[in-house]
Amino acid sequence: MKAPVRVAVTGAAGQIGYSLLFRIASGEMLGKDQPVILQLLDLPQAQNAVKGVMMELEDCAFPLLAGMIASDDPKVAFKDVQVALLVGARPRSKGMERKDLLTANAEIFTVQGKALNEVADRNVKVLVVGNPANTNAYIAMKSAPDLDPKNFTAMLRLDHNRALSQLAAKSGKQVSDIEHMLVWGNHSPTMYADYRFATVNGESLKTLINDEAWNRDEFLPTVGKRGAAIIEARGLSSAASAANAAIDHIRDWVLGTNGKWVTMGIPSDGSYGIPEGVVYGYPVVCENGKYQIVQGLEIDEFSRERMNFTLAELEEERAGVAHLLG
Ligand SMILES: NC(=O)c1ccc[n+]([C@@H]2O[C@H](COP(=O)([O-])OP(=O)(O)OC[C@H]3O[C@@H](n4cnc5c(N)ncnc54)[C@H](O)[C@@H]3O)[C@@H](O)[C@H]2O)c1
Ligand SMILES: O=C(O)C[C@H](O)C(=O)O
Repeated sequence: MKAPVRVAVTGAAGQIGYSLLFRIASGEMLGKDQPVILQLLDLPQAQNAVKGVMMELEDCAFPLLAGMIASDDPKVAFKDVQVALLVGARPRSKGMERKDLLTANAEIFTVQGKALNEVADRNVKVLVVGNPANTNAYIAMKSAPDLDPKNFTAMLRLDHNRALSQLAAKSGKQVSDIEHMLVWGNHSPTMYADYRFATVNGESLKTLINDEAWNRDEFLPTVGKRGAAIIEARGLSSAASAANAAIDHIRDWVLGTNGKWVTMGIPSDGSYGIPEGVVYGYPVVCENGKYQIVQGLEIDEFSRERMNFTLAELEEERAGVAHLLG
C-alpha cells in the first residue's frame, strides 16, 4: 500500500468542491492505488456545509480515503499538503467592478500563498481554479518565495477541453483522436485556442476543417465565452466540467501525459516572447511529475496578435494587484 498523499481543497463547500471531492477520493485524480487524505478549507460560515460533505464522503466508504480534516485556517488545511487545489474565491457580485474582484481575491490568494509557503510540503503542486485564475496563481506564487514558482499553476484545462469538443463536432472526429491542440494565455474570453498544429490520426485538423472564418467568427468566440453561456443556461457557473478539468490537470501533471500535449497555465520562462513570470496558458507535456513547454511552434501574425491581446489583459491584471505584493 502506498503512503497517502495529502490533498488540500479550498472552497470545499462550494459547487465545484461537491463535484471534485468524491472523484479525488475514488482515485480518479492520483490513481486507483493511491490513498489520499483530504484537507478541506472554507470560510467559518461554511464549516457546517463542509461537515455535511464530509459525512457524505464517509458514506461512500471509499477504500482510498485515508483521512479528512476541515478548517477555516489555511495553515491547518495546508499542513504538509502535496497537492493544493485552490478553488474557493470571491465571485463577482452586483455592483462590483472587475478591479474590486481582483483586489478581494488578491487578499485571499496572498494569505493562502503565505500559508503554503509556511506549512505545505516543499514540492507541493498548486492548481488555482478560483477566478481570475491566472492572476490569483501569480499572487499565490509571489506570496510563497520559498517554494518553486514552477509549482504554481492556473487552470486552462477547461478551455482546452471545451476547444477539443468543439473541434470534434466540427470535424466529425472523436475527441480522443485529436492531438496537439493548445490554448494560449488567460482563462478569460481573450484566451486563444490554437488548432494550427492539431492532428487527427496524423492528418492536419486545420486542413480537414479548412474554414478560417469559422475559426475566427465561431470557434474562438464559442470557446472564449463558454463560461458565460453556461451561467446563462444554468443560472450558475460551470461546476462538474470545471472539477473534471481540475482532475485532468493534476492527474496529467502527477502521472504524466505519455507525450500528449495538454494546456496548463504556468509562470512563463520567456518562451514565445511572453514576459517571464506571467502565468500564461502554454502547451506542455508532463513526465515524472514535471511539465515542459512544447517548444519550436511557429507563431504567425494572427496568432501573435491573439497571444499579445490575452497577454495585455494579464499585464493589466498584474498591474492592478502590484501594490499588494510589495
Ligand atoms: N478556471 C476555471 O476554468 C474555472 C471554471 C469554473 C469556475 N471557476 C471559478 O471557481 C471558483 C469557485 O466556483 P464555485 O462554483 O465552486 O463557487 P461557489 O460560490 O459555489 O463556492 C465557492 C466556495 O469558496 C468558499 N470561499 C470563499 N472565499 C474563501 C476563502 N477565502 N477561503 C476558502 N474558501 C473560500 C465559499 O465559502 C464557497 O464555499 C469561482 O471563482 C469560479 O469563478 C473557475
Ligand atoms: O466563466 C466563468 O465565470 C466561470 C468559469 O471561469 C468558466 O469558464 O466556466
